[in-house]
Amino acid sequence: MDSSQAPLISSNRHDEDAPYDTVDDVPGPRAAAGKATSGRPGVFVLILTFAAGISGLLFGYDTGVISATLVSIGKALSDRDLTSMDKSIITSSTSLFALLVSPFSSLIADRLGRKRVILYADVLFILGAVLQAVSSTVPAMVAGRCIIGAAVGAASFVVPLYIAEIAPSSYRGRLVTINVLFITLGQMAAYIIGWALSTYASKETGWRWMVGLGALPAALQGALVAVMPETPRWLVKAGRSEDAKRVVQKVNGVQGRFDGTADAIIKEIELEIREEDETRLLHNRQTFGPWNGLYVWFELLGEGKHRRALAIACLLQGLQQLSGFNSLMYFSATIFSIMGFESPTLTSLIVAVTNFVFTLVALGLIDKIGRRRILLYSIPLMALGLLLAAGGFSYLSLEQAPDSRSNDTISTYESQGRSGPAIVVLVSIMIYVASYALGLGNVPWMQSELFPLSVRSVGSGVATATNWAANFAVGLTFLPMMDALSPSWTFVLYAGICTIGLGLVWRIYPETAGLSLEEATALLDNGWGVR
Ligand SMILES: O[C@H]1[C@H](O)[C@@H](O)[C@H](O)[C@@H](O)[C@H]1O
Repeated sequence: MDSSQAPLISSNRHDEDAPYDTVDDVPGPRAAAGKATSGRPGVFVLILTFAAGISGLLFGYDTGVISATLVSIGKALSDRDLTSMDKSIITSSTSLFALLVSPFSSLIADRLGRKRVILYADVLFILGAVLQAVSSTVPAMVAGRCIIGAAVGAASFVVPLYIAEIAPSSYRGRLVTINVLFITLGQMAAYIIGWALSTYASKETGWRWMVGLGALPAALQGALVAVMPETPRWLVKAGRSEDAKRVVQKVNGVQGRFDGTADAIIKEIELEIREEDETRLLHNRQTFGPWNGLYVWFELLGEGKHRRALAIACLLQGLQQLSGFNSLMYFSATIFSIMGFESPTLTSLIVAVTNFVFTLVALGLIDKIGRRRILLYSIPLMALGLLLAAGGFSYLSLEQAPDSRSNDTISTYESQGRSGPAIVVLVSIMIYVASYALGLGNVPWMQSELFPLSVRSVGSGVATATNWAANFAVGLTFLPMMDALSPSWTFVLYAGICTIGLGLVWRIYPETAGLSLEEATALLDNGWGVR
């Protein structure tokens, strides 16, 4: 989205590019936003950005750290080696709980406030980290991962919402990609810490520190969020317009002085909320009676353009996960360990570093090349990387025998770390990860620009849940598929998904780069808008 065209506070009263019509003779939010956002962001906004970044960091750290943890646990849980099923459940329980919690977090955020949900998520992050660190059985570890999942699910939905409602308009759009950058930074940190602890710390305690350390950023964020205000929009809704005004003044850097802009913004939010309530009340009475919450779903699914937006957002989020990237994020150390690399955690760092570096590159390219075009270029490269990796695997060893230590059958690729095919697998994985980070790693999170404001939150919530559902499916099925189909065919399968996804993107995803939100959503008015 071209962030400079968004209003300071979400408003569905006005087209974002339409000339502003005044409310009670005071300048409205669009004019106000212009004033409020000129110049560089103030310290207050920078602190908020930093706080949001910590959430992305936690999301990344807690999803990334599992790779090194799985290869370091040894017999520490339930006095035996982990089976493939143990590893799959430990890993995917996080995404399952993120999936369960993310749609509900919007309800809680409306009721208790955005900030409270961030705080609750931090408490869960800390509890989950501690529980994992002290666990001595597989079920206890799974319980810890579930709590972390609930935290990630809540934070991945609420933090972007908090920032979007509080940040000046010209910085709002960029936060989407910056948040992904923080996620990949967290994953890289998890890999580095995972490698360092698995190499230099004691075997018994190293992995416990890995999972336990996630509590620290959460505590830091909890402390930061505690001194931050609730968003103006939520405050107005809760009948605290004076508090809301103070927050807007702080964001605008005019605290304690008279500021007509702040007054205008608060008036506009009040008006918008009144209008929303009135429309909802009217429709609910006519159509749903007591089922108030159904109205927004009716709106989302009842109109063709909303359904098309939802289909595209869910396609992109589903494809992001089903193309298999997180099987590398979660299991690359396991893969490199069964391939016989001497330091699997160090080798797997390549995945996280490549992902981070190319997300950084994507930041610079995404608006120039465009979302659709970057996907059309990068998905074929992903498929190529996957097919090359499949070829490399097929030369490693196709024999599968039961492993005496762990019931795994894929442990037979021992001691081939420096062979030609192993290097081919490594390089192909890098090609795959780099092209993922350029396109699919980022673009699906731009989901909100597809939805008109009236259904933006619920539409983004459903798309986010799709992401976690597909994430869960991949986490749960990757290792069993490696066992049942062989690594080569597993990678061929992901390449097939990429190819189907490419066809769908080509067919139904229009280019939205450089368009205002209004123009972008209008593309879907009478069809898919692909030219
Ligand atoms: O956009 C992010 C990013 O690409 C991460 O590296 C990945 O682990 C997440 O699943 C994804 O949502």
